[in-house]
Amino acid sequence: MPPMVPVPVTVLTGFLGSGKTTLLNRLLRDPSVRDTAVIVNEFGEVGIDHLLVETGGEGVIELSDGCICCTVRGDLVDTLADLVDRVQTGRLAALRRVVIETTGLADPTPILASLMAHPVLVQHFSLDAVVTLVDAATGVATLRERNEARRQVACADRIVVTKADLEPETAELRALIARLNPRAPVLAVAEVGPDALFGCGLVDARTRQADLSRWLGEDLSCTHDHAHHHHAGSHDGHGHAHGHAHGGVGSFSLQHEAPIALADIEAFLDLLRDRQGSSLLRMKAVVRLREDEARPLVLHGVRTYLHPPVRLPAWPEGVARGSRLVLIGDGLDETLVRDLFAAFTGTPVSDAPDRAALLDNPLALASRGF
Ligand SMILES: Nc1nc2c(ncn2[C@@H]2O[C@H](COP(=O)(O)OP(=O)(O)OP(=O)(O)O)[C@@H](O)[C@H]2O)c(=O)[nH]1
Repeated sequence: MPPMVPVPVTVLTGFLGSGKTTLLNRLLRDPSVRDTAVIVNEFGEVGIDHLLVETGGEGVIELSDGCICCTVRGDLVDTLADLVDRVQTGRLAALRRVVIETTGLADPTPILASLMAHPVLVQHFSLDAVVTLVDAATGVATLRERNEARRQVACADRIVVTKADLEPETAELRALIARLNPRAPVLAVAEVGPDALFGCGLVDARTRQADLSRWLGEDLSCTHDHAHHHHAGSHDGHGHAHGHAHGGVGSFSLQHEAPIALADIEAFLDLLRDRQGSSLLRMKAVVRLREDEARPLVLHGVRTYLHPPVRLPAWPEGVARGSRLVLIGDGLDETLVRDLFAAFTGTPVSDAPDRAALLDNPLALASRGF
């Protein structure tokens, strides 16, 4: 049986779309980062991240039904306990570290509490650090508007600013971060390698303990509203949809099996941003393109910013070749978004303008509140 040296755990957090998966993928390619278990949790009922985290399957554990910080908290404990079991029974090589990639809406404090207060887990795992990503392009607006984002920054041991290549980090963003967390070093993502993130240790273990008790004292349970709503089936008739509400934030997915023309998906996204941009927080999509069905198109939107699309070389094994879009927003009008999507994917929906009518007059949905 391997000696009981606690395995360091890094909690990688940051608001929706801040670049967690991108950074993790880059770090995991470094040979020094072998024997790392990655626990991925995402918000939205149709898991897309597990398609995009490149560890070759075995190491990725997706907790798909909610956030680690709230509904999946029990599962996080079970997952970590299962890792211990797999290592002890020789089914998994001894782990050097665990990385938990939280959802962009996770409040990290309950996760820290699970790790630091659980009588069995503390024997096997030790919290290495909380690393919080802040997106330079949308960070100021996000930190102003979203309590989850502020809490993520407040409890970080390391802060990593991403996307400064898109928009240079402003003094305003620096000041906001410093006000929320004057202790944690702030690094630019370009200068971050495994050494800067792993094994960096807590900023101050004593302060963290104090902070943690203060945060938990404030709010022992998750700050979010745990309401879940289920739909019997999606409006487009292409599979099951399960909405997930997180405070005022909700998510739903759109699915379509048949290939979609690039021009149609572009037109859909243009109208989506135009009509629902102020409610949109995040969009992730894997699209089966009519022009090239073998290579799925991956799209990422963060608020109204649409990142350059990426083509995967092939569909990952065991994954159905259909398009999936996950939308996360605060006050998104699901019915209208579904109607719009149906119009561009040629799925008939009664009572909604069709594709031709929308292209002819994009305001055709205006009368319905778009
Ligand atoms: N230009 C630029 N794009 C970036 C950078 N980091 C991430 N991105 C892009 O931002 C988009 C979102 O990145 P992800 O890594 O999926 O973000 P995430 O934090 O994992 O997103 P969630 O899982 O929704 O919380 C993708 O299109 C990335 O390619 C960066 O430093 N510069």
